[in-house]
Amino acid sequence: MTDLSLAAPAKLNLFLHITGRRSDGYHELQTLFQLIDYADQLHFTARRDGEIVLHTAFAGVAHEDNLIVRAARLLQRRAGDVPGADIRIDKRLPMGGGIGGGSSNAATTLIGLNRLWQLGLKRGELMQLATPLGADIPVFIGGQTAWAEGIGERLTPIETPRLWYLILAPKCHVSTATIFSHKDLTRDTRPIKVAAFSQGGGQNDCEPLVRALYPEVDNALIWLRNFSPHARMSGTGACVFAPFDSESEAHNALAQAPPELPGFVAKGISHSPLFDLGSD
Ligand SMILES: C[C@@](CO)(OP(=O)(O)O)[C@H](O)COP(=O)(O)OP(=O)(O)OC[C@H]1O[C@@H](n2ccc(N)nc2=O)[C@H](O)[C@@H]1O
Ligand SMILES: Nc1ncnc2c1ncn2[C@@H]1O[C@H](COP(=O)(O)OP(=O)(O)O)[C@@H](O)[C@H]1O
Repeated sequence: MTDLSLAAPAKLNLFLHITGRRSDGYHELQTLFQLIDYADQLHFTARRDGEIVLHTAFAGVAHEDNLIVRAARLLQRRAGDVPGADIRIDKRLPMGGGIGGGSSNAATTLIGLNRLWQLGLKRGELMQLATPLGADIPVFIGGQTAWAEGIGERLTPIETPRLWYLILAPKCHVSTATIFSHKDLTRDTRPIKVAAFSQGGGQNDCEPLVRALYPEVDNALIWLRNFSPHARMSGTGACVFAPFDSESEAHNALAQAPPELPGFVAKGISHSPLFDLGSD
């Protein structure tokens, strides 16, 4: 019997500027993490023997490399003697899609096991613990749509217009590490203020490079721009998205998508279900 089931929602990067590079190789960036109501679902059950077992197999990802298992072990190391956990996941989010599936799974695991094991760690402590595992994890632990700086971990919650999004997942896998280490990546965008973004400024600095390397992403953006001039890539891709005022407009566009462009429609949300679970 499952003790706890929790969602792990996706994010869209409404814009993504790379403003510099730190001496450890990580990039300084500015982005707006828009949370959406499209999610994986994780199920946690306590064990008695201290083991962490993920029962759902992932193609191409070994058990110990899975961010769910790595997050659970991180918390276990921090907490010491814990009962262990059986974990299952209903996976919906495309992997390597730039919508943060792995990071969100890790965040939900930390919040879930913190509760299941009654550790009482604060949200800020979980965020700090998680940042070395993935720069994208803190925003999911926070559970709020946020403006982000630093390497993506310095977060300021922000209200965004209530919009629906059509997200398309071109059938290619883009490695974040490959894009961030590419010689042709733009790394010197000047920092902007929130007001400049609100007035329509901002772009995704990874987009030109990913479009040049992956024709599937290029074609997806060309197709989506028939419906919206604001279509953009999320993160380092491969997913692209466009905003719509209504759910029906987004579904109408999705219905016309060619077979090589699977996708889904999601609502932008200011708070995820995890927001109510962390303690500050
Ligand atoms: C680009 C973004 C934008 O939201 O999203 P995705 O496309 O991955 O979803 C994130 O910054 C990705 O965050 P995340 O996927 O957690 O990155 P990590 O696991 O920490 O790092 C993956 C790789 O990207 C590089 N990296 C990551 C973040 C950052 N600010 N600078 C970097 O140079 C790291 O050096 C590493 O080689
Ligand atoms: N639980 C997980 N969910 C998704 N991907 C994972 C997971 N654990 C490890 N990975 C690895 O992390 C990579 C990036 O995954 P994901 O977070 O979905 O994409 P992105 O970082 O582009 O948003 C995957 O290609 C996969 O190899």
